[in-house]
Amino acid sequence: MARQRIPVVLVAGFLGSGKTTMLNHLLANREGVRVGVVVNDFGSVNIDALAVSGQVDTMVSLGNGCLCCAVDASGLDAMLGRLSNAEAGIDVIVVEASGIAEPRDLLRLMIASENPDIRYGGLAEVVDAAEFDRSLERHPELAEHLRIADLVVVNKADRVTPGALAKLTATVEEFAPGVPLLVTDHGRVDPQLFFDPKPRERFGQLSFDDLREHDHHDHSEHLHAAYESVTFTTDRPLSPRRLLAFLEQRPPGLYRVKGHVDLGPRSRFGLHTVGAFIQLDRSAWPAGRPRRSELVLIGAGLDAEDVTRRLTECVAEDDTLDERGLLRILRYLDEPADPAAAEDSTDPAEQPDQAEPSEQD
Ligand SMILES: Nc1nc2c(ncn2[C@@H]2O[C@H](COP(=O)(O)OP(=O)(O)OP(=O)(O)O)[C@@H](O)[C@H]2O)c(=O)[nH]1
Repeated sequence: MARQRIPVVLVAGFLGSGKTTMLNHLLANREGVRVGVVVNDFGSVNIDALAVSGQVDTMVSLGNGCLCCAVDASGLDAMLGRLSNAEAGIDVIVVEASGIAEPRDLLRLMIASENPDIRYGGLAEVVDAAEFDRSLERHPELAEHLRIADLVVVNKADRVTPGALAKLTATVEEFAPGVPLLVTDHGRVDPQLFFDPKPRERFGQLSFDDLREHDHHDHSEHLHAAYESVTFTTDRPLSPRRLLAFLEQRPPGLYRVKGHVDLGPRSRFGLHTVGAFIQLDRSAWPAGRPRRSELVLIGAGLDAEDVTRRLTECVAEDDTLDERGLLRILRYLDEPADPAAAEDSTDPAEQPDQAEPSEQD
């Protein structure tokens, strides 16, 4: 079976907005997930690398293999290659862009990467609530950064009045309509927005993380900026056309979708999306398990009822295979990292023709 691709999350934002603070928060609350960190810093490598590695060293001593590296953009692909190497055992990679890095360049580099072991995990733009107006005045490109972000984190909420915050969030929403927006302080966003916690072993020795969790558990709830998650399941197949329309005109506030979908007879696919990035992968029906679609949708400012209603409308009328519809959505099919996995598949529906469908379809 092909190895799961490792999500690469990009964290961008202007100087001092709180990227390192958020990264440290994610590292301190990663719940057993092995995080690879790339600090893509042009100016203050040492300061940032030191701040982050203080955290990382602690975790390395826990035996969880967290890595921290400082590179410039040209070294990024090589670094991602090293971190995604199976031996590194990394579950998620977080790239902190320097305060002066152009997030679009990073994004381009990431999407263009030919590394078969990684996938795009989202671009989070951190904004300093107290400096927003000044930043925008000095760097009008901030508007573009917000527009291309998959998630906007308005940080340092403690430094502004509620009125100023409301004005600021309205401005951000104007620049980046539909993009999920989290208001927080000290970068305290829930790590589950970016990566899934590791399932816990029921038996065995308590790990250092377990002990830390007991330590933190009572007060951890309010540490995290709120997000919503919606679960959708159905035993009836989904229409590939309607699902594609849902994904391409995603509900406001939707950041991430994960799960698997039944798109008709012998057509089960894993589905991952982050922002506008959609990825399907071939997936076989688990033996003895009924066909069904199961999706978890995560975002900030999501209208759960509307999301459920729109997904319910994606349910197909019957169980006939909509081949043209399937072809359309399969433009997002990801080739497996391990070509042998594709060869293993004997199901013709799992070997689809990947010709680009014509616009008239
Ligand atoms: N009051 C307040 N201070 C914060 C908050 N978040 C971060 N800071 C402080 O702001 C300063 C800058 O935070 P960093 O996390 O280093 O910011 P950065 O975006 O990584 O900075 P560069 O790497 O220079 O671009 C630090 O002194 C933080 O302690 C917050 O929510 N509220």
